[in-house]
Amino acid sequence: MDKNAKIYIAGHRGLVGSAILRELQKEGYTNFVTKTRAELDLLDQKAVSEFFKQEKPDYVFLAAAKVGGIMANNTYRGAFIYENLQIQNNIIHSAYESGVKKLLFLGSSCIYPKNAPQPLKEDYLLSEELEYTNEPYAIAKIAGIKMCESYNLQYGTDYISVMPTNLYGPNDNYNLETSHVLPALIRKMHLGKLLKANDWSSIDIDLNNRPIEGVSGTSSQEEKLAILEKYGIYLKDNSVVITLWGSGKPMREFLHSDDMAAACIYVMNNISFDDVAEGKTEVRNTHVNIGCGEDLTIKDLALTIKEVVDYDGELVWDADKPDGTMRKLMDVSKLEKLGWKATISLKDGIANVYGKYCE
Ligand SMILES: NC(=O)C1=CN([C@@H]2O[C@H](COP(=O)(O)OP(=O)(O)OC[C@H]3O[C@@H](n4cnc5c(N)ncnc54)[C@H](OP(=O)(O)O)[C@@H]3O)[C@@H](O)[C@H]2O)C=CC1
Ligand SMILES: C[C@H]1O[C@H](OP(=O)(O)OP(=O)(O)OC[C@H]2O[C@@H](n3cnc4c(=O)[nH]c(N)nc43)[C@H](O)[C@@H]2O)[C@@H](O)[C@@H](O)C1=O
Repeated sequence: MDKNAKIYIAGHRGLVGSAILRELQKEGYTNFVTKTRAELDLLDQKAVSEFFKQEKPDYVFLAAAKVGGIMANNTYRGAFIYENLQIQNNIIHSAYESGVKKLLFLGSSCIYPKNAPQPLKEDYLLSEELEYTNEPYAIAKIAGIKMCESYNLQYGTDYISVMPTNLYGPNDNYNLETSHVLPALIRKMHLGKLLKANDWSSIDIDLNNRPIEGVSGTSSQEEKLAILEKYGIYLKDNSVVITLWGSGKPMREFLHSDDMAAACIYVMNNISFDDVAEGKTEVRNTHVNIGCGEDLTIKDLALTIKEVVDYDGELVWDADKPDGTMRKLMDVSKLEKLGWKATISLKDGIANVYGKYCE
């Protein structure tokens, strides 16, 4: 990409989109097109098509999607399949119609079968059955990969699909019902710390009956305790207990969004469809995994966050909540061979986001 190329980042206010925008600005790119959801609803096919005809971006980072943790995926199954298919169909097809030079589509590690061998190689796509909790989301993402591949093969476009592992960073979703595990655990332990310190004035309740922190509280202590308890944070014999979901045994791999953004820009600048598809008689699985190549149990993640947040209460596990896939470690050898490697350690990354969270 030239430094003055016109770049559209779909989802520029989200976790990944905002990191891509920050990194591009840092690297000296200047010509961005960004639209909030209120300005352009990506579910609206006609509006998206007109936007592309008008703006004619050179490059597109497709980081807009319906995203959430295990419970959100499992609960809002219809919204996850509809919105993701619709957003990606609208953007990929409009990009083709308006002659976009290159597009990067963001998928997810959940596209791989739930019992696939570890680490997950790109070639395991469509080899077996998916994890049920996020099947609608995964099917939409698989459709996106195949749409990019099919447009490349039929129309000669250069659309690359990248499959990130679980991500975290600034601008993450901290809603305790819909978030991913890492931000949820930071928030739960921060609230637990405030509760232990009897810092009632820093805990309040929002209009949707959810705990909020860092504001001067107006609700009564009883109301605050009842809401915290609803989210599994409570007092027992004067010590704080926090409830986490599932068994704590599943393993996950985490990548900081700054690393993710750097990888996306690297792929956009250095890798084309021909590089990933090259040499294959049957052109399939032309997507690229993005991760750090290391995972840990959810229990060990919880202990790491406990240490960073400095929460000294108890942790208990709610077996009624789903574990999801037991393991999804990415095989990142394809990306490493193509020249990119993650740099931010999990402990440093968590310390970085907890610092920002406290701000
Ligand atoms: N977070 C993770 O752990 C992982 C994410 N991914 C993938 O990475 C990509 C980015 O995810 P992430 O940054 O975490 O997600 P976020 O939810 O943080 O950001 C998504 C962005 O998409 C925008 N958006 C959603 N629907 C619409 C719409 N109808 N019209 C306009 N804008 C819309 C949101 O806008 P608004 O701000 O208005 O809501 C938001 O800015 C996604 O494709 C996701 O599937 C893959 C693996 C892991
Ligand atoms: C990125 C990825 O994200 C999702 O898959 P997931 O990795 O299973 O999601 P998660 O981050 O929500 O949970 C990871 C693990 O952590 C456990 N867990 C413990 N306690 C809490 C907790 O308090 N909140 C949450 N959310 N999880 C918790 C939880 O039970 C599970 O075992 C999919 O959307 C999928 O589509 C996708 O792409």
